[in-house]
Amino acid sequence: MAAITRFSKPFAIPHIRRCFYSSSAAAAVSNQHDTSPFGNYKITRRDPSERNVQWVFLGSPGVGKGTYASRLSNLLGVPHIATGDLVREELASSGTLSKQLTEIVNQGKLVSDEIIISLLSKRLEAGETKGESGFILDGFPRTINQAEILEGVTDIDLVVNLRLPESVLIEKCLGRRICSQCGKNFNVASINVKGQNGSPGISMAPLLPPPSCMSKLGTRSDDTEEVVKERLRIYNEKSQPLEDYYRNQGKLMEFDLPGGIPESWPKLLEALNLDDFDERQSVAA
Ligand SMILES: Nc1ncnc2c1ncn2[C@@H]1O[C@H](COP(=O)(O)OP(=O)(O)O)[C@@H](O)[C@H]1O
Repeated sequence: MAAITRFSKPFAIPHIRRCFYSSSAAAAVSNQHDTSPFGNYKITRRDPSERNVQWVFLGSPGVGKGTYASRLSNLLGVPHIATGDLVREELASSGTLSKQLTEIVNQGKLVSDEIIISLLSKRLEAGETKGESGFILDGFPRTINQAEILEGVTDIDLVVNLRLPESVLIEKCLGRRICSQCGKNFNVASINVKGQNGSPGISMAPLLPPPSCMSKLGTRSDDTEEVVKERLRIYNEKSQPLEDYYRNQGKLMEFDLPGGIPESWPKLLEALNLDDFDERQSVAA
């Protein structure tokens, strides 16, 4: 059954603040760490009442973390930081890391914690210089070790775990298309999975590009069937334990996607207690 139960924990929303999330465990960690493992970059640990939301999106490859994290980031006015995008930017550059990363990513393996934290800290530092506050992280943390490092430097208010059946994930990855000019993601897959053993069926219409993007569409080099299956295997092994890690902290919100964006987006807002943000939804689309 689709998990659309509202997240019961109160959390801080910028501008229209409902109430403040406070975690005594996180506060205890915060007092213990004066130095940051994020290289030379030190995240300033601030009271949730003085900053925007700090959320994490979990979910298997192809589930739509990027789509929904990006929409929420527009809605809430916080940056959407996807470590996969940071890795792909590095791949596209002629930097020294590029060759090493190409091999790892094209095998569906995880990049080392050292490299990923260095890319993330540079991105956070650049954002802080521009006056950014808060974030929605997508693709980080991906291991318990990364989660512990993150917890050592800042507080996470909420973790949204998006879920879809594995057969849908593979179809979605194989259907993904990216416009090389505008950078937007589309999907040519038409998903129709029948309900089984009490779980509902799922239908997702393709998300087709406008005519102006048609001739510029490409695929990610790691979206081949073999590599997608390896990414799913690694996700189940290394990232799934994060669900228990954050569940035990009372921060995990499970969300079974009921379909494509038109069905899922309003239900996600409802689950996050953001459905009265109607007037802001137009800016997120
Ligand atoms: N937190 C991370 N730790 C290690 N490697 C990462 C991390 N985030 C991204 N990567 C690397 O970048 C690739 C692409 O990431 P992403 O776009 O998030 O992929 P996915 O669609 O598999 O979730 C991953 O397969 C991995 O090699």
